[in-house]
This record gives sequence, structure tokens and C-alpha cells, in this order.
Amino acid sequence: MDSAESSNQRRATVTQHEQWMVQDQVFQIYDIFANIPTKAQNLMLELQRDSHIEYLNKGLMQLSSSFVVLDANRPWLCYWILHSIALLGESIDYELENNAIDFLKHCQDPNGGYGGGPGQMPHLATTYAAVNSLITLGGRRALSSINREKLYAFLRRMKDSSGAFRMHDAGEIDVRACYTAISVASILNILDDELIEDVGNYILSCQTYEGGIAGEPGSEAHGGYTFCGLAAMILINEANRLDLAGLLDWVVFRQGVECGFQGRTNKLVDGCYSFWQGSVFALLQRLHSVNGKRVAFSDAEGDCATDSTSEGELTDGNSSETDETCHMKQGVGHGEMEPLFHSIALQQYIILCSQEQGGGFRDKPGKAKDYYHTCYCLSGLSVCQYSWSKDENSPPLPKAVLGPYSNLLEPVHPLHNVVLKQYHEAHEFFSSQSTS
Ligand SMILES: CC(C)=CCC/C(C)=C/CC/C(C)=C/COP(=O)(O)OP(=O)(O)O
Ligand SMILES: [Zn+2]
Repeated sequence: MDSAESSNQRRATVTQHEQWMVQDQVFQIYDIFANIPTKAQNLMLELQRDSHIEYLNKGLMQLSSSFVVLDANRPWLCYWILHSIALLGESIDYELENNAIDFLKHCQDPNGGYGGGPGQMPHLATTYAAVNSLITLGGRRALSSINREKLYAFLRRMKDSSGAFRMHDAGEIDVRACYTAISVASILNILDDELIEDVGNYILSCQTYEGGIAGEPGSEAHGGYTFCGLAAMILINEANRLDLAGLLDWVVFRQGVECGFQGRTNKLVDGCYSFWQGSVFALLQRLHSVNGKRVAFSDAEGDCATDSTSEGELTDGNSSETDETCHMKQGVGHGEMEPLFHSIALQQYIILCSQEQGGGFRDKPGKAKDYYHTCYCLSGLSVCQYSWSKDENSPPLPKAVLGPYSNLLEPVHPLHNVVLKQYHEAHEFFSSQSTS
């Protein structure tokens, strides 16, 4: 262990043998692909929309009845499935929609927040999943089922004296908790100075010598936590406090020769990091160009201020946010610019290695599909497809989309990972309601 590393926890690693096994499987797929006629290649690159929808609807129906395995995870299953369906541009059956709203209502604690199932203790992760599910469903019934006042009280209870958040009563403090709290507060328009206070100091203390962000101070940088930390810092207008150059340097080295992303140094690639790491690029790209110069933002939309705060200057929440942060919160595009990662290669990994022809996505070849990987592979695919986009109103150029253009998914809001259209509906709905 060198001296830089000794101040942090020892890094998790995989053996060279495990690494080669994965590369072997992936390269075999790419070899087959390279050696078949173009017509067959086109078929291999197709997104199996119908099979995915069938797989997702099956999950939703199971969820509607009782789903005993993963019992404390049902709001998550709701979110992974509903968000995947929304990304594919499909809607769900009226009865299933009502069942989902009713089910989530039963998960809502009388004192605020959502538990993993009816009557379970409220938890920040399932609160985030439930809120994102209801926003994805959209409409008055879903959105007004969220008790924002009680949710605000729950968030205040989860706030530690250090400024960071706990996952649940007497639970662990980490960057995930900070992100989920800030994300739901922001999207529900209940974010205030009390919730923001000192949370940035905690996230800052989790950025490691490698440049990525860890779950807790002294732990190892990881893609999941890096997304959480960066997104939370942007939402509180404190992203410029991070070492963004170091962050970019760390994340660019996480894309492997297999074309997918790994979550941390010396670990295996996995389809779910297509979103966790891919969206970090989308966020960084909107913050700065590679050499630190500001990127050109598209024309202002909505109610963003026109005077931009000078670079490096910090702002304190909603009142005096920079133009840039305001645009980012609204999901406004970032000018045409080459992505800072290999977007086509990542799409290749997602479609050829993570996609199952029978519907659903997996971590890597040889692993089983599941709803978590389906959600984050599709979210990552969407991030890739829009990574060159001029703005949200102009669809991506065909060169940005691997495979047939019919592979194009709905764009996501990179700070919250909900489909942009649904984000705008929620933003409008909650901005007309008073805070707390
Ligand atoms: C919004 C929200 C709740 C975000 C969660 C973010 C997230 C995915 C965190 C990852 C946690 C973690 C250290 C996984 C490592 O698993 P592993 O050791 O099995 O995987 P690895 O080998 O790929 O690191
Ligand atoms: Zn994974």
C-alpha cells in the first residue's frame, strides 16, 4: 500500500484470472458480431423492446400481488420497473397504475417517509424509490399522494448534527443518504437552508485521493457513491467545492477494454455502472468543458436567472443559484459537444453483453437478468444516446445512437434519474405548492 492509499481503506480487487474470464466472454461476443453479415449485425444491435416490456409487465403484475422475496424492497422494484417502462416510452395499464399508487400509499409512514413495505420503518432509500415511482407514474392522484409536510419532517429527523443524513432512525450515515434526501427534497420543492446546511462538507470529506467519491470518509471511491455525491453537490449548488478535475480523471479510467464501466479500480465491469458512471460524465459535461472553461448552455428556459455567478463562487441553495445549476436542475441541454467517454462502445456493451434477447438486462454475460440491472442499463443507454445532444428539444443525431434509430429511448433527468417529461410535470405541480 502506498502512502496515498494508506490513509484510505484498502482497495477491493479481483484476480487477473477473473478479469480474463470476463474479457474472454465479452470478446467472444464481439468476435461473433464482427464476423457475421451486416444484416445479422443489425439484428444483434436491436433493442428488444417487446421482450423488455413483456418482462417488465410480468414483474409489475407480480408486484401487484404479493412479492415475498425482497420484501423490504418493493418500492425499489416499483421504481426499477416503472422507470424502465417509461424509458421505453410505454405507459402502464390503468389498473396496475392504481394498484401501484395504492401500494405506495400503504408504504407511507404516518410520520413521513416511505418504508420497504406497508407498516415498515421509513427509510431514505425506499423514500427516494417511492417518490421517483410516483413522479414516473405522474398525474394528480400519484403526485398528491405524497405527504410533503410529513416528508419534510422525516428528512429533518434524518439530518445528523454533522449536516449529513442517516438512512433511517439510528441508521448509518453515508453519501447515499445525503443524495436521496436532497434529491427528494429538491424534486418535491421542499429543499431549504436547514436541510442543506453542512451536507456539502460531509460529501467533500468523502472524495478520495483517487478523485472519485466514497460512501463514507476513509472508504474507497465507487461509481454509485460518486453519482450520489456529485448529483447532491449540484443540487445544493456546491459542486465547485469538489476537485472536479480529479473526479473526471478518476471516472475516465473506469471504462474498460470490455467497453462497459467498472464501479471501482481493479473490479469487473458491470452493466449497472452504465448509469452510475455514465451520468457522472453527463453531469460533469454540463458543469465544465475539459479544460475548465464553461460549456455553452442552450437558451434559457423557464425561470432561471440571467446573471451567471462567477466560476468557483458558491451559492446557498435555491435563492441565488447560478444559471448553470438552474439549467441543470431543469435538465436543459448542454450544447453540442463530444462525450467525454466512449458512448458508442458503452452502448455496444449494454446491447450486446447486458441485453437478454428474451427481455431484461444483466450485469454481464453469464449472470441472470434482474429489474435493477434492467433499470440502470436502460438509464445508461439513454444517457449515452443523448450525450451529444444540443438540447432536450432536438433529438439525437443518428450517429449518436448505436443500432437502428428505433433504439432511441426517452431522455432522463441526470440528477434524479426520472424521465425528463415526468420531471417537468412534477416540477410544475410542486412549484405551485408552498414549501412545507
Ligand atoms: C440512489 C442510491 C441508493 C444509490 C446507490 C448507489 C450504489 C449503486 C452504490 C454501490 C454500493 C457498493 C459499494 C456496491 C459494491 O458492490 P460490489 O462489491 O458487489 O460491486 P463491485 O465489485 O462492482 O464494486
Ligand atoms: Zn450491477
